[in-house]
Amino acid sequence: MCLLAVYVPQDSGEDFRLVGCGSVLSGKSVPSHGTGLQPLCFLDLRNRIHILNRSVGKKYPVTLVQIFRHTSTEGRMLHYVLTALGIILFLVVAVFRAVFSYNWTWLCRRADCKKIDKIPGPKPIPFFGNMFLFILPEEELSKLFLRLYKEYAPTFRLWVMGFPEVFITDPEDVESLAGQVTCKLRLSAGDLEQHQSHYKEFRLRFASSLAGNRSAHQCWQVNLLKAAILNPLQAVQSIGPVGERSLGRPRGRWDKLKVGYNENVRLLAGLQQAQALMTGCNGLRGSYKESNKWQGRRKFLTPAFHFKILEEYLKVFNTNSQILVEKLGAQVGESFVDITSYVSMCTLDLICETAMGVQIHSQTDGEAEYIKAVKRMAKVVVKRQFTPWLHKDCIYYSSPLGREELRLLQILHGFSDQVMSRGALCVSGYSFDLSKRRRLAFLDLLIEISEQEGLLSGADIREEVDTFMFEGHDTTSMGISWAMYLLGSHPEVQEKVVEELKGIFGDSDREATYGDLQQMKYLERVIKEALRLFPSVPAFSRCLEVDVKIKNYTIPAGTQLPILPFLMHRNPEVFPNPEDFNPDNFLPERVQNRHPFAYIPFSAGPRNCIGQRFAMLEEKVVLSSVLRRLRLESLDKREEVPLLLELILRPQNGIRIKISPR
Ligand code: HEM
Repeated sequence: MCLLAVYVPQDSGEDFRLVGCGSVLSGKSVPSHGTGLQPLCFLDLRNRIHILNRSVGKKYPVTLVQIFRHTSTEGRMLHYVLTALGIILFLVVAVFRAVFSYNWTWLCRRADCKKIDKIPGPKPIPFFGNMFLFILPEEELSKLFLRLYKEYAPTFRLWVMGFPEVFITDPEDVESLAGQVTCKLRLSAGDLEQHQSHYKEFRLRFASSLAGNRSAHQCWQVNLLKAAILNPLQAVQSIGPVGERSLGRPRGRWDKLKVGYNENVRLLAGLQQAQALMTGCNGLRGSYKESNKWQGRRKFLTPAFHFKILEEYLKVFNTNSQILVEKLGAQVGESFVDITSYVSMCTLDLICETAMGVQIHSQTDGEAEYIKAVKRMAKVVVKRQFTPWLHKDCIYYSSPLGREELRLLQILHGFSDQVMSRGALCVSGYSFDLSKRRRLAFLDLLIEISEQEGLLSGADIREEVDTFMFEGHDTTSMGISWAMYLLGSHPEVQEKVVEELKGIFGDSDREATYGDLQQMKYLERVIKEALRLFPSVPAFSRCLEVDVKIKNYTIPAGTQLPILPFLMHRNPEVFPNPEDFNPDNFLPERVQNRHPFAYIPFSAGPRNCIGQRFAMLEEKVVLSSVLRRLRLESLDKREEVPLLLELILRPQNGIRIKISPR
């Protein structure tokens, strides 16, 4: 922070007013000029400036406002000059920001703009579009989307700085974009004739930032900046969220930014290719240039989620759940715990051991730096998306935020490197024959593939490791935390779950087996209902490469189509009283008549979540272990838990739960 002059409030009780001029830097002394007063030490502590009078060793917290309110005449003059300079600077930055973040290409596409404008949505203002809707506190974003959804569903559009966004929420339409065969058909006869259907999928999640992939990044811009999304996505994180991840230095990677994939694949070349096209260009980790690369990798990674392997993981699930139970049990008598931090450490330990074959003991050894870095990274990514002048790399990486991202990347990459090197030691001598029923860590599989077929380089493996570390711990961590919150707010549902567990386990304290988990039908409905109200991945996105008809609208190529399970799961026609927590929404007879794309916490179609069975088993083991021993009581009502629509849907201030023994 830089300040030209600092005045101490006169009512501070000390004998000085103007105390110094110069730069105020964290912890550095600044000489005073022209005041004849002693130099002071200025400590910039984020929001407040502390002025330390060395002679008396006393610290005065002073805000800038206070500083100028108590100034002398020359101080007031200085104040006016600074204010004028500030306004000029603001205008320059605003223009700069507008020019750099504006998507000029659509200006030349008047006909396409008209097509977009036929879709209902809030009235855009020239140049800025609907951008000002998104100038709001971060916790208000989810409410804004709910308002837009109520007003304009099923299809609505937004313009943000020249980017069109068309939100589709009708399951039929979502199926046509994220689904498989129907999607092919829905590309319309004209597209089929041309044999050139080009769909791109941008994964809006955390890794998009990890990788520095331009397409993913643009996706974020489009989706998050415009607020829509997330990150996602992950950005629609994804914000955010998932995305392009080549885990090298972000700066040098712009060439790879192109979320590429096979641009000219023809539909008639076969269903497989068509599927890959429809579902996007990013692979499991997001940086594949060609859809068939994603397809190949998905194919050989799928065995890692074979049910026999998942069964092997049960021991790890149980052991780590028991540690969580003990940790939470130690909090009995405390007024509350923030459940999210306990659960995150548990799921991180779980994913490291199951997928990577290494134990990191974050539950017993304290919150891993990695988790803090993951959380902070999600914020950094979103902040960048909402700060258009930071979209250009050259500016971003010289800003404090960009430097912070690089620092966080070092932590994240350092962690996965560590996991990989330890994991590599563990894997030697493993067999990959399923019939031998040996524990098959995901990393083992990657190493095997790279050794046998030379398909994966070291960097490829790290990308996959990072993807799974992130996908596999933060998503389930929030899934479990939200389920605990809802159970703690609905004691009658919690008791029903406990009854079910008593029916399975009786008084025994044995560990859950695969068979036990299959019997936990009611708990499964609870988990699904929790993911309905609070989908861990609240949004993802598709980008059209050809014009497509949706409803009565023609949506031109190049348009982003964010898909928000967070909104779709609140469709009153599909889920009556959508805000109510009602596990019976997932009774078999209700599910039977529901459109398969009406409930999509794990996405749907060929690019759906590869880890969904893993996630479901993990959630069941953790929740059943906790509920068998402890009673949960949520202290906050729904309206008191502000939501952050980031890569992952999180509570802004954690989740307060009171723990008591059963
Ligand atoms: C409650 C838990 C989870 C939820 C809600 C969830 C949700 C999702 C969603 C919505 C997608 C698609 C995103 C998009 O289209 O951009 C996805 C993809 C993915 N998920 Fe999950 N996930 C969960 C747990 C997991 C776990 C435990 C793993 C790994 C162990 C995992 C690994 C992946 C991978 C690798 C992909 C990319 C798949 C591909 O592109 O083919 N997920 N997940």
